[in-house]
Amino acid sequence: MTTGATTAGTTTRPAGRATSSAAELRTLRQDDWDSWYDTLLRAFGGVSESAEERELWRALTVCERSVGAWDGERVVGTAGAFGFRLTVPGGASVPAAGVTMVGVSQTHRRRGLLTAMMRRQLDDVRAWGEPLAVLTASEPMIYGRFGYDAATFGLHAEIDTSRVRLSAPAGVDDVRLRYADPVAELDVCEAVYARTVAGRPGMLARLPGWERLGVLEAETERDGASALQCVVAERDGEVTGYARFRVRPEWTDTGHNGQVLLQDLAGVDPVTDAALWRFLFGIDLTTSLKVRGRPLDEAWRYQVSDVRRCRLRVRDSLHVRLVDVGAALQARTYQAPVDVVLEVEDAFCPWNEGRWRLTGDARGAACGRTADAADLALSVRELGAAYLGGVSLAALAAAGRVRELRPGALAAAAVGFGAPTAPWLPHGF
Ligand SMILES: CC(=O)SCCNC(=O)CCNC(=O)[C@H](O)C(C)(C)COP(=O)(O)OP(=O)(O)OC[C@H]1O[C@@H](n2cnc3c(N)ncnc32)[C@H](O)[C@@H]1OP(=O)(O)O
Repeated sequence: MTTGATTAGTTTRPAGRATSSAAELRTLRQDDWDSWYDTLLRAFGGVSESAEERELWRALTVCERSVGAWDGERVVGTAGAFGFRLTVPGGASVPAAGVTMVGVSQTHRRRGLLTAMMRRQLDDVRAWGEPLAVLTASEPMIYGRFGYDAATFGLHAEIDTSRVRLSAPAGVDDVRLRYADPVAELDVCEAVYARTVAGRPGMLARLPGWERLGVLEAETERDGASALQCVVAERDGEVTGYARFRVRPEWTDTGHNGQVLLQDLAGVDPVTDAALWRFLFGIDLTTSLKVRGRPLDEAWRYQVSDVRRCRLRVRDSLHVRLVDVGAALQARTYQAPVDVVLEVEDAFCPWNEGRWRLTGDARGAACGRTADAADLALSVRELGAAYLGGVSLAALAAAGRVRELRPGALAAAAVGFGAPTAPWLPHGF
């Protein structure tokens, strides 16, 4: 890990840019957390949050994995990295630095502070032995230059539940639903979430405390909607799922027009999922169901009577960066056999550059340096995009981002890297 102070210089900035005196990068100390966090909040517009939420973020911040940039006494830059475990194709849980809380003061923007913090952070992540770094981006164009690319996508929908019908699979009537207090039954819901993590690439094993984020009341975001409501699903006396949502009633001259706003939903089996979706579709006095960031392949999409009236929209979600190409590629499995030499370009983390031979199948993989001729040429960004199986190497080749050097290598690798389940990140961080 990088320790002590380093200097984020501005002397290499292109001509014509604003310059400032150099800022100093230091590992965050607990005593500095408040000013560090205030700088971050201001970079995001300066809207303050509840005291409870602030204290939760304080508790979740891992100071020794966080960095700040100081200009004299003032914090002018922030970046943190949670120590997550990420589910990868095949179901393994791989250490991944969850890059977070990145902000640069408006008084110091575009002088290279973010670049300096990303440099230091990726060196740290490498030293910690974590093969991956992951983030959700406030703006997707920020992080490509540091080797990240979008690997999971979330589905947003606004479903006209007054018109769209949902078919239900056999067994759905065996699921019993009951209202629950979202805070009192937090642990019950979290246990369900934990059971789903290994089943989908892109999911994060949540660290203690994270579950509280899901139920914190952000009054400023309620906008006329109810407090958080929770429904728990049970089968044969066992809790198998939950949905947390709000209802925003609306009355018009012609009657009711309420909205259901889904916050999160998890089920350990398809029948539980179907029961929860059926419930959400049928809440009295509502005519629409708004969902955000759901898996691209979730079953309800194939159970609706009119997909057009669901107004689907796709958005990038988890961006992935391979910090150690060899370790990352051999940590996942491949759904069809692969034996491919990759010529990797990685200007920001040059230790990854060069040729790697990857062999693997559904049982396991090996990846190491080779002097053999390359089959595919690509940058670390394309590897990040394809890593969780949700972005096809063939599609990236069609976009001019992967070059096939041995005929046939692309199709084989594209199939091998794919995954039967769409990768998904259920929540931001
Ligand atoms: C994981 C997360 O936490 S995501 C949250 C990111 N934070 C925010 O969005 C908060 C508001 N924004 C900010 O705090 C800052 O503008 C930041 C952190 C995005 C950028 O910080 P800066 O110190 O200004 O970036 P820096 O000067 O290192 O810029 C590096 C390069 O990225 C480019 N860049 C920086 N921000 C952006 C952006 N928002 N959009 C497009 N390009 C950008 C710069 O132009 C520069 O390009 P160049 O190398 O070709 O000259």
